[in-house]
Amino acid sequence: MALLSIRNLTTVFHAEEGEIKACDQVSMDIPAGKTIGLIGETGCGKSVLGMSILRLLPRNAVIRGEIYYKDQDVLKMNGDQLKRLRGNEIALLPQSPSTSLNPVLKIGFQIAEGLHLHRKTKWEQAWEKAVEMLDFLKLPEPEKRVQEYPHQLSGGMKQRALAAASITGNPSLLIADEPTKGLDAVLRAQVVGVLRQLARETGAAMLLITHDLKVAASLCDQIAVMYAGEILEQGAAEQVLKDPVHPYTKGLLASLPEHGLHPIPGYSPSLLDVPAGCKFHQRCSLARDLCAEKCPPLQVINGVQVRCFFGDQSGEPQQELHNRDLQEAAV
Ligand SMILES: Nc1ncnc2c1ncn2[C@@H]1O[C@H](COP(=O)(O)OP(=O)(O)OP(=O)(O)O)[C@@H](O)[C@H]1O
Ligand code: NI
Repeated sequence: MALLSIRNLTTVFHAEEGEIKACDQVSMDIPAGKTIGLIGETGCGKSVLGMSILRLLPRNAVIRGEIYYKDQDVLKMNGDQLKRLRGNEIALLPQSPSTSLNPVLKIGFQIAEGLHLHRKTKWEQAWEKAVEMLDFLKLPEPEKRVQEYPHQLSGGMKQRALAAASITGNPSLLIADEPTKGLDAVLRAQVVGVLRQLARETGAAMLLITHDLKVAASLCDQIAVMYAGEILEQGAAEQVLKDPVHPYTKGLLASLPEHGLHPIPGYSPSLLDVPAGCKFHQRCSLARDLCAEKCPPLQVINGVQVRCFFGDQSGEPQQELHNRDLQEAAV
């Protein structure tokens, strides 16, 4: 059994404009210690999926389906269980150090606080642990840094401090939502280094939400590609990023500068009014009548799970994947 198993997760926002289906029947497994990259265009539901796992969504959101963490359904947890889950089991790595670190509190305090609150560690020991964690994350002069305030640290140092603060509870799963967004190349490389170290040396699994396919390629064991709330393709990172099956994944890769910057024609559909059939059919060069009528089931093609009738290009619609096969093939 995977560390985290998501089954048929659907997250709907009840908004003034109508019902926004941000996640639609998402199933995904995150094995212990593995890094899964979640990629897809802006607004496709990546962050909502991440926040659904932690149940950190506004009141107008309704989550259906199952999210098993170590065999316990997160969607059935009570307040205390959720608190424990967020404090000790699943950590959210915040995006931006400038907004996530408190400018008026010492770095050491901000790291020690989590230990003191969640683990009931005495302050003195929590401070020592903070120094250890900064040292572990290769921050130079950790004893000095814990006494400093965020503005005294460089961007890369702040990233490390933030990473240290998020793993104080010794989590088994990290959720990192666009940790490299808006960073210059140098800082991006540093953050990638910190993430790699977190994953390798803490042994924690990671759900890495990113637009940056290069970052995904360098860190992830597996990749899930999301489009209009659905996972369209998921499997081994090598396979999905080098030899994808789904026309959407192919389009995403072709739109990269190194592949000639060929954008996918058209736009993602509004989540208020998604098209019938395959959600990608209006933008897909392989689409036929069937694609506008029926939603393709998940099936295994070339060892990856794909939601496409014609992804193998043989011209014959594929057989539906049985539930048992899905579990065996599950990423
Ligand atoms: N509180 C909310 N109320 C209503 N709709 C919401 C709410 N939060 C998110 N949404 C909608 O859910 C959809 C998915 O948003 P989400 O933030 O998950 O996208 P994303 O894939 O993370 O995009 P990006 O790459 O830009 O971060 C969007 O259409 C968004 O407008
Ligand atoms: Ni997002």
